[in-house]
Amino acid sequence: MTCLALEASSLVKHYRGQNSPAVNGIDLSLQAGELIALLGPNGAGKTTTISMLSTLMRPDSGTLTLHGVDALRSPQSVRRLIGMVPQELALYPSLTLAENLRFWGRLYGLSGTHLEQSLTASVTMTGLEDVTQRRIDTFSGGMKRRANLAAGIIHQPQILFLDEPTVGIDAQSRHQILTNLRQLNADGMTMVYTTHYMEEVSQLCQRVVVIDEGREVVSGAVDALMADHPECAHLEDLFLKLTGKQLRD
Ligand SMILES: Nc1ncnc2c1ncn2[C@@H]1O[C@H](COP(=O)(O)OP(=O)(O)OP(=O)(O)O)[C@@H](O)[C@H]1O
Repeated sequence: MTCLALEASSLVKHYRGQNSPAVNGIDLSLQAGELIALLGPNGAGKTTTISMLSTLMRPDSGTLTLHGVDALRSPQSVRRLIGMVPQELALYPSLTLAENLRFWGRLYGLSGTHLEQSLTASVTMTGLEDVTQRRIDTFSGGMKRRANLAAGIIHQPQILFLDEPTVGIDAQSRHQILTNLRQLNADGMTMVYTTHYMEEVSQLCQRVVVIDEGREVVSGAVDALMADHPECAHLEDLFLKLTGKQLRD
């Protein structure tokens, strides 16, 4: 029997003071090595979903299994498997890149030679090997995003969650990040990522899950979804048709 990398069922999260749940019954399954995009208009519930999938936030109800382990009952035992690249930078601006990465590496239990080798691998992968001794607050926006990715992969997680990893950066850094994600995925890393950029999705993802108002609207392979809707010339048109909304406000 093959074990799924991720299996989530009926996830619900209702923030206090809000009229309706941010996430209202999301189901999701990923085979090991799959790369999927979680899409939805602003406020659809993407960040809340990815926060629950990565065990950062506990759902009000539902189940979550990562590589066969009940992640709600034993979050500590699955955290080593998980990498997170959050929308907000997870880096200390006054520390150098190497200091930041050592901090994250140690949190994941790395030390000594293994930590230094992992640091080298993550900065090489993200093209930052020449700037490890520079403080983060001297980096461009694109370099910060790449450093954020380096921090998320320092412990070579099996499942990587990325919340808008390419938002607001220059074309070169975006290209580099997409190339990195493709390489990591080709090497076997399972990935769930959110984005507003449809052209990325067509290039990168095997499957998309579109959510709106905390529920799944549609999911499937990009090609199959487009074939089901021949009236839509682009994924962007399909998205608008399915949700009645633009990807951005
Ligand atoms: N900490 C919070 N407290 C209360 N409400 C919240 C909180 N975080 C998110 N929300 C609300 O929950 C809903 C879903 O938000 P979420 O950030 O998950 O959506 P999103 O799809 O990631 O949006 P965006 O594309 O704008 O990042 C929104 O209505 C948002 O205002």
